[in-house]
Amino acid sequence: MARSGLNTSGNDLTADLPKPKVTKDSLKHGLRIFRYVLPYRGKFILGMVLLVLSSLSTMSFPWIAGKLVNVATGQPLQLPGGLLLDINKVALLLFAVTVLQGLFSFGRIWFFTQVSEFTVRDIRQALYAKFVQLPLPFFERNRVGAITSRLTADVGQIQDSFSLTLAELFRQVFTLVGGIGFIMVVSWRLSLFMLLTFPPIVLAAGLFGRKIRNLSRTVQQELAHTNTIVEETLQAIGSVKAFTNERFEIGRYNSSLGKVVRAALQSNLYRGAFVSFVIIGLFGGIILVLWRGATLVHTPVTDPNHLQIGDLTAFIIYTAFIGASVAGLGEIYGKVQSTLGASERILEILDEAPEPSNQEPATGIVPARIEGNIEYEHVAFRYPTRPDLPVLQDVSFTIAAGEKVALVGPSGAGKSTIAALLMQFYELSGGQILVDGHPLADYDLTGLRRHIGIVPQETLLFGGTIRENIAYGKPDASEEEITAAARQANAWQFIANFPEGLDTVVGDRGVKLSGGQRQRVAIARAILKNPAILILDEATSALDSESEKLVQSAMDELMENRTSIIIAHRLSTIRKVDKILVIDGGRVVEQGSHEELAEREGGLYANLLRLQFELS
Ligand SMILES: Nc1ncnc2c1ncn2[C@@H]1O[C@H](COP(=O)(O)OP(=O)(O)OP(=O)(O)O)[C@@H](O)[C@H]1O
Repeated sequence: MARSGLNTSGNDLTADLPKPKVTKDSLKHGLRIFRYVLPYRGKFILGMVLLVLSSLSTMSFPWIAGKLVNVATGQPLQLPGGLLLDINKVALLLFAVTVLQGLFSFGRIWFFTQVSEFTVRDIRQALYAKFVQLPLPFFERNRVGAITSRLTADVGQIQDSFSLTLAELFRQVFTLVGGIGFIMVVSWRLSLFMLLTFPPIVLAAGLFGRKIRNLSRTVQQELAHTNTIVEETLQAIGSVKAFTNERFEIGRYNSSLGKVVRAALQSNLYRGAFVSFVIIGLFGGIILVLWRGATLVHTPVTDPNHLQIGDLTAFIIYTAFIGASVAGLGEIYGKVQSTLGASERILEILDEAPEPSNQEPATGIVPARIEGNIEYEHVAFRYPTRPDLPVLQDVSFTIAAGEKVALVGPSGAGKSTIAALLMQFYELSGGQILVDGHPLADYDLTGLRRHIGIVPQETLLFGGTIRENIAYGKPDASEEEITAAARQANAWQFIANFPEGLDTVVGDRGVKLSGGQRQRVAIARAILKNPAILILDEATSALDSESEKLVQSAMDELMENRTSIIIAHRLSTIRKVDKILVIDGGRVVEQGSHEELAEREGGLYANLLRLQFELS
């Protein structure tokens, strides 16, 4: 059976996580995510204005505080208009600025939060819409865990950026530049002295920061890996139990967790060292500046180098601000880098070419009705994930409208693949397929798929109710239509026996129903869809004979009046079909009715028949 499903194992999850440096190029790429902010630019600009105002009020705080000290030491504060402010007035001014800052910060958070929530919702919507429209090979190349982490981890990273990192980045840069400007005005001599002590700290912090970034990325990747293990295991919990591999899975998870802890501890060791380095460097710097400042305050008032005590106070607070913003910038750089990585990964998916499904206007013929004539002409095919293996070669056959045709042959012969190609899940490598005389490419993809129904080998239902699952074949179906479909599919009996009837919840992927019940729900769904062409992938898993009879008669009912392709695994069920195509090694090796093929001496079908007869 074609593994046309999700790739839940295989290549390492971490392998597809690019680690971009903050370069002009990566910025240009990553910042394209901002197009999702555009619809909310009004709120964004308001947030920015409030951010500037709150940063300005923060920056004016040390200045006014310094003036307060100056007034206390007998230096009155004279405003440009000539107004003299005493201690009480300056303190009031300081309080007013603080209140304003509080209000500005509130507004900034409120607006930025809105922008980030709306933007992130839009990105998630776009990503999900893209996911469901991407062609199947995409899901064979990528693991489900990696795909879902685009929606969760990466989008979360972007959300952090819009709500916090961006504001932080701006605030820190503003504080740094503004702070340096202010201290230059207060005392350029002391400023130069102070700035000389900073570059070594900045340099060392930068180096430290880089190391920490690498380590925290490793932690993230290890964590994603553990999540993938959980997802994979829980998705296949039945197999885990059947193979009694619980301990193995616990061991696998534990060893992965161990790696997370090791990586996290190492990362935090560096983070701790970084913090203590910054503290020592920062306070060391402040002590130096304090010492130098104190000597300047100590000079006589007439000395041109003399510094007022209040100005020294302001200077020291600014210095602390500057130091903190330098330290903060190191961390923010890491966040910007993660954001760029996340945004690049998200954009990469958004840039993937989707299937041309649900196109408006339609991209080809949108048939109102289909007869159901099918022709395969020299079809050749290789799976995109395994391009060196020719799966089908020169496959040619015709199916007339309303005919029932069975595909039989050894496992791996290519039966499911032949059916998948009719659904246009993959592009052909050669030849063409015609429906009612038109090549598939001439049709609008959704327009044609609407007329083809599939009952897959293993039915995975959606987690809702039986009603929702049946109505999946026709979302606007009435209650009567749903009930009628369930009856035709021999499903009504068991549904009516459930206390909640059609509203019975089937559990994740339908686990609360038996295999035979799930299949009958799938058949009811296909009956509702009422397709002109039907593909039936017969279940390989044996049902008990009672259940099999019910499923079989439901299938017979479903096949009435449509072109049907049955991928048969048991020859006993296909005696009544109009034609049997025997597939081997990706080719049609025999075709004819059951009687013709059964009598062909040395033929593959006759052999398979004998084999099955002997087995039974
Ligand atoms: N998604 C896929 N990607 C790559 N190769 C695939 C994929 N699906 C199937 N194949 C390969 O294509 C070949 C044909 O597979 P296919 O599922 O069509 O066989 P089948 O006749 O339906 O087998 P079965 O009776 O076991 O269901 C096999 O060699 C298989 O390994």
